[in-house]
Amino acid sequence: MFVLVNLKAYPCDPVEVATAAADVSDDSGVRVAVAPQAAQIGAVAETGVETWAQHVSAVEHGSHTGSTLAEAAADAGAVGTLLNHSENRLKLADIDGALDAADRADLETIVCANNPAQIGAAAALDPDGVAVEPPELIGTGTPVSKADPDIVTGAVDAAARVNGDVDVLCGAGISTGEDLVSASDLGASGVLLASGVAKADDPRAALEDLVEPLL
Ligand SMILES: O=C[C@H](O)COP(=O)(O)O
Repeated sequence: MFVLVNLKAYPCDPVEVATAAADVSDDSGVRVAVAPQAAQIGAVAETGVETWAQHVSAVEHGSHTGSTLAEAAADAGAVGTLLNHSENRLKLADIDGALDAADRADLETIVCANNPAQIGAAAALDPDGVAVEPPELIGTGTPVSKADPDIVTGAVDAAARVNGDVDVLCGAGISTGEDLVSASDLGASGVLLASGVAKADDPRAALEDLVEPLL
């Protein structure tokens, strides 16, 4: 299972979380990555943790003030990027362009989507992975794998019908090892989570709890 921790714009210490994630990944053998704010990619990457951007723009080098250039994210240490997160939705053409940008910069890609139909559309654009997240469950602590398991199995089926190579993650409300196991049982190959780690009093303990059933 792939555990991708999105720090969003939460007021956590990204280096502390990243250091804990690197240690937990090393100790457990579970793939754990952290997606900090763009300005913190370099500091997070220095911890040795697998580092992802939260977004890259559908632009090349040029006059694009305020954009997140894929090459700059990669130069700072990112090895992958989320796209089309529920909190940063993109037009279809911009998802496609951002995938091209990520490809140029050699970044792995995960395109987020709300439901199985959108997952099918996202998978057709040939990212490395897709992540299904019902927006109404994001940040609630109620795991999608329990509250809406059909969304996860539907996303796995929708992706497989369109593109057999794409990994399917699920997210929203995931915070425990039990949630991780449920997601795996539903066919997901990873989880995308945020508040369960970024807002935890002890992010290291939260990460240890997450991977514990996989040990
Ligand atoms: O990117 C992460 C997702 O939006 C899930 O957020 P959450 O774990 O706080 O529900």
